[in-house]
Amino acid sequence: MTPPVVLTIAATDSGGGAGVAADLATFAALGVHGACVVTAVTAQDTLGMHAIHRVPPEVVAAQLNAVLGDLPVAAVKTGMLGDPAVVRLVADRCHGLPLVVDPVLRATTGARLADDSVVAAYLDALLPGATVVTPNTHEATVLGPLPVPCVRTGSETAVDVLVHPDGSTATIAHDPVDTANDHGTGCTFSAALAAHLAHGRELPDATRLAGAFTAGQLRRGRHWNLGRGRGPIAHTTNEGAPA
Ligand SMILES: Nc1ncnc2c1ncn2[C@@H]1O[C@H](COP(=O)(O)OP(=O)(O)OP(=O)(O)O)[C@@H](O)[C@H]1O
Ligand SMILES: Cc1ncc(COP(=O)(O)O)c(N)n1
Repeated sequence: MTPPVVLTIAATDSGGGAGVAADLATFAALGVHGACVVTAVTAQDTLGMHAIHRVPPEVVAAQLNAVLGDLPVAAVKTGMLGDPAVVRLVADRCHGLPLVVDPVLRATTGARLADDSVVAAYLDALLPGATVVTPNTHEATVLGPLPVPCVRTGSETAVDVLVHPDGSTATIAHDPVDTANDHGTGCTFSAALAAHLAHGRELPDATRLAGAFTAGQLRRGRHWNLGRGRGPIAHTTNEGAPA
C-alpha cells in the first residue's frame, strides 16, 4: 500500500542527531514517506554548534513548490526555520494542512537558533494556524499561552501535557529513561506526532504514540557511545546488521 507523505521543513545536523536526519529516520520507522525542505545547513556534533549557513528564502520557496506541487502531503512538521521570512513563507504555504510546529529556539547544547524576529514571526504568522505546537519548557516560557493545542514536552521527567486552547489538559506519562544520549529528542517526538497524524490518528492518540516511540528510542540508545558530548537518541529500529 502507498504510504502517506509527511514533509519536514527543518535544518540539517552534520552529526545526524537532530533536524532532518532525525525526522526522516522517524518517518521511515513509522511507515510514512518523508519529504524534506532544508532551511539551513549546520555544522554540528555532539559537543555543539560550529556553523550555520541559512538557505535563502527563495530556495526554501522553490523546495516547497516542488514538494507541494507534486506529492500528496498528508502532514507537515517544522523544525529549525531560523529566519522570519521563512517562518512567514511556511505559514503561507502550509496552513490548512495538518501542521506540527516544533518551535526550535535553541539547541540542547545551548546555541541560539532563533532571534527575536523569528519568535515574533512564529507568534504572529505560523503558530495561530498550527494543528499542534510542541514547545519544551524553555520554548513554552518564551512563547507564552497559544491559541492552538500544545504538547508541553517533559524533558527528562517524561511527562507530557497536552494543553488545549480552552485551558483543559491531558497528561501522558512515559517510563523515564536515564540517558545522556538525547540529542534530537524533540525533533524525533514532533516528527513522530506528524507521522501519526498522517496515519489519521486523532491528536490525543497521536501524542501518546509519539511520546511512547520517543521514550522507546531513548531507551534503545541509552548505552550507546557516539561522540564526546550528548550523543544522539537512537534513529535505528533494527540493529541487526547483515551477518
Ligand atoms: N529521559 C526521558 N525518558 C523518557 N522520555 C523522555 C525523556 N526525555 C524526554 N522524553 C520524551 O521525549 C519527548 C520529547 O521531549 P523533550 O522535552 O525532550 O523535547 P525537547 O526538549 O523539545 O527536545 P530537544 O531539546 O531535543 O529539542 C517527550 O515525549 C518526552 O516525554
Ligand atoms: C538542525 C537542528 N535542528 C534542531 C535542533 C534542536 O535539537 P536539540 O535540542 O536536540 O539540540 C538542533 N540542534 N539542530
